[in-house]
Amino acid sequence: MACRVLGWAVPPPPRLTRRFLFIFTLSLSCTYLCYSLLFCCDSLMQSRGLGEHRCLLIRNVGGKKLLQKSPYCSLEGPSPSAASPGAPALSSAPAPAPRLASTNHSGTPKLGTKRLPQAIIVGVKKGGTRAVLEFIRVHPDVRAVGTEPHFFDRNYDRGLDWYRSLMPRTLESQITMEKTPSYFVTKEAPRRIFNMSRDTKLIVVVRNPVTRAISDYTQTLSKKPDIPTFEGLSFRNRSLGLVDMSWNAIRIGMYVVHLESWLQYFPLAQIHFVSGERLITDPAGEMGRVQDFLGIKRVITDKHFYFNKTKGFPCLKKTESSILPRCLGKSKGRTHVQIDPEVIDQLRDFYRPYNIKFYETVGQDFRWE
Ligand SMILES: Nc1ncnc2c1ncn2[C@@H]1O[C@H](COP(=O)(O)OS(=O)(=O)O)[C@@H](OP(=O)(O)O)[C@H]1O
Repeated sequence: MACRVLGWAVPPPPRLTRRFLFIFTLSLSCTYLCYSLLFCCDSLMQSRGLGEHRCLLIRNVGGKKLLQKSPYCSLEGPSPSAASPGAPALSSAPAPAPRLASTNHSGTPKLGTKRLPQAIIVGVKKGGTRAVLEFIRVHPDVRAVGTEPHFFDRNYDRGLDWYRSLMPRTLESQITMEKTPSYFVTKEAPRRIFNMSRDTKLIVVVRNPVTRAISDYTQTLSKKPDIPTFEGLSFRNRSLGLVDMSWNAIRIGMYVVHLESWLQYFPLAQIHFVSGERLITDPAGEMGRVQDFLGIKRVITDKHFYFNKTKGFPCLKKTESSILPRCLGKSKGRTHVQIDPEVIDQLRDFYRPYNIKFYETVGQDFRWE
């Protein structure tokens, strides 16, 4: 049989066959023994090195391919913070963290720590805040909450622990961010954010206040088709040119008025203004300045964007979670309702002094005239 296996044409003498069979069986047994020993050692090494293997994974998930061991790998944090709800802490130091690389139900490691945001996009509504958030979160050093937490306006009573629990886990090198555009016009927001951390970096996306108001109105109209006309809502007395400053859509655009409240708590250098117009015409340029302001490397460049002709806006070639191109949703970049050009002129006149004062205060001309 061995002859057949080995393909010999002429069978060898029987004594030789026996000897060969003996040697063949012996070598097979040795091979099996060596293999078993090697496999066993390998398994042992793997199980010892698992922690380290995870550490390397941690670094990759953070988006940075760092090969040195992370100090996180061997750390286990104490129990969660016992701060009472509704009593915001005075600093943004990370909460006494749960395990840094604990596992979830599926056994996947949960990486990093939930931290309070170090940078917040505080406004303005319809300025282009979603675009800035979606663009900046492509950066490996930034992690952000997708939804608007509305902590400093609607949910403040829930306390900082609740707020922190909404945040994504981050590595120490990463910046946590959120965006809630209504903060900019919330009187208490500057003080509350200051109380959380006086070092919080603030980003305000501003846009021509007339266009912003129309955008705002277009959005409301899409939800409540029965509201009065834009022209009707804009004025207390149209023939006298009395603009209704109590209407939110108008009030939000009086940027300098709201900015005063922020400047009582934060120096101007801690507030970065993004031009909503340039964000559309030159997203890479605007995002370059945002990255500089955040003190992170200029990773997001023009290579990340393409102009989508159908959408009529710049879109991302890939996102934080996908390698596929993505534009913002349907509610971003909507066709605005047609407004009487005379009303637009009246509103432009109304906003002019506010705009000029705003340019002077921030030291930038946004060219809205
Ligand atoms: N890249 C890109 N794609 C789509 N839309 C873009 C983009 N960049 C800026 N914008 C402008 O963002 C406007 C919506 O602003 P916000 O995201 O701040 O709106 S919201 O306050 O969160 O509802 C939205 O306003 P409308 O055009 O009125 O819909 C857009 O003009």
